Amino acid sequence: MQDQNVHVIDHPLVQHKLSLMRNKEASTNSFRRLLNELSTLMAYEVTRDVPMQEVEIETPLETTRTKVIDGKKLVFVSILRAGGGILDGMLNVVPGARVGHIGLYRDPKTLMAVEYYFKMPQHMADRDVIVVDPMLATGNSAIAAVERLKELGPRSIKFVCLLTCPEGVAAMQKAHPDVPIYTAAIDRELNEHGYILPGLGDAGDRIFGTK
Ligand SMILES: O=P(O)(O)OC[C@H]1O[C@H](OP(=O)(O)OP(=O)(O)O)[C@H](O)[C@@H]1O
Ligand SMILES: O=c1cc[nH]c(=O)[nH]1
Ligand SMILES: [Mg+2]
Repeated sequence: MQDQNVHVIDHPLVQHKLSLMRNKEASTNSFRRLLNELSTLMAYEVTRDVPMQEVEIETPLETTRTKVIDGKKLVFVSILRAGGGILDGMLNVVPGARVGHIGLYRDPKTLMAVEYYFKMPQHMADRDVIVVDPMLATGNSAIAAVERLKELGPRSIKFVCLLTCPEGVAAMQKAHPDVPIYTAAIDRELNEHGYILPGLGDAGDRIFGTK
């Protein structure tokens, strides 16, 4: 599946690290390190078209005009808990970005997203938002997060995950066709508990070592 609103980042470095993360024998330490590295690589693609501004600087030889990203206009929004793993990797390359958090967990019975926290920078109408969460499974969490963000009217919204599946992509595109999805892979399917197959298991538990 590849249409103009779904970007599968199939660079060999990304795919290699994702394969290592899928291995159930990967330690918490290596899972977290790989997610950090992978997210830094994904940031390269996701920020490809961010607005730039011209500034004047002095090189050791003369004054020149050159371009920089206005990091303050970019907001990374992390869906807790697991989004923190991608957030850290992205901040490695855009350290000036603003950061928002949405706390969501999936009700294990209904698989609906339950919100427990919401904190955004001010003046969201002037900002470009990149929402991050390693997993887009049923899509319920991502859809709920984007719905909440749209209430604040940001200039643009993108969604970045590590892994998704056809069901998650379809749900997200139906609810938010204007939000591009960036992912390292679209896996085969969801199981009856809403887990991605073959997947990598529970991302939050693997990042934080909670199981
Ligand atoms: O597309 P969905 O079906 O909504 O599933 C994806 C969500 O599930 C995971 O979070 P989880 O609810 O396990 O919370 P956690 O990050 O606190 O572990 C994951 O990080 C996503 O937020
Ligand atoms: O496979 C899945 C689905 C939802 N959340 C996860 O962490 N993993
Ligand atoms: Mg979890």
